[in-house]
Amino acid sequence: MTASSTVLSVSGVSRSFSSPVLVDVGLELREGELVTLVGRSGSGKSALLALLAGFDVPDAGSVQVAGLPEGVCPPWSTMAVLPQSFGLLDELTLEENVASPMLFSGGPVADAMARAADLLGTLGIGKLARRYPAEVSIGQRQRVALARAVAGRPKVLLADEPTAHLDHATIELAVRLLLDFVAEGSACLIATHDPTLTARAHRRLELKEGQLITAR
Ligand SMILES: Nc1ncnc2c1ncn2[C@@H]1O[C@H](COP(=O)(O)OP(=O)(O)OP(=O)(O)O)[C@@H](O)[C@H]1O
Repeated sequence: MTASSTVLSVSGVSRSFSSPVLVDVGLELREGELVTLVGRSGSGKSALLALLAGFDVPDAGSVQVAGLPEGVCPPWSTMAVLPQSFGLLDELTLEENVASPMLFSGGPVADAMARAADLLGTLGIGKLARRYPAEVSIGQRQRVALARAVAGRPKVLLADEPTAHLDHATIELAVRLLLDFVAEGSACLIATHDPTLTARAHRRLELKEGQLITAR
């Protein structure tokens, strides 16, 4: 892949539940891009992320990730998903949670733990590394989930409201981490209501009445 190649390609995607939620949605995400996805509550942001992650199947259209055959659920090393509920593993410490994508893909333990410590430090929670998720605040858990999502340097990160529980100064840390992450050749699509995050994105998209448009 070249420095500006497409890592996520969506064409003609539609999805209805009791009524149409997504209608003929198209999207291309390229390496190096941080793209935000805004839209009113219930507009379909999470539904779209679920389709892109392979957690749901569109009624029509296609989703292709990093050159994988269509319909193949991408591995964590290719696509990371940061859900609103974080999905941390309660029985692992914070640093073990962050290291887990690298450990699961067979990387050296020392390297994985060093990167985990580095990422937790970058997000201001290095001193909490040995604690368990139940022993920290919701905003601290959210930072752990963000660190874990970028830890394995996936080609694509899909994040659902990743700054919802963070204060302004901590959002700045998160934005810098995300910009550094995409600068290394990944791409990030973030569903968000956060104006700070949206202002710093390379591109802004909006879901409106089922259609994906360029946001102002
Ligand atoms: N599995 C499902 N079954 C039925 N309806 C669903 C399902 N998932 C989503 N919906 C509906 O699709 C619409 C879009 O929901 P979605 O969660 O994608 O919105 P959102 O833009 O992420 O909202 P928010 O900003 O509140 O998180 C809503 O009307 C929701 O009720």
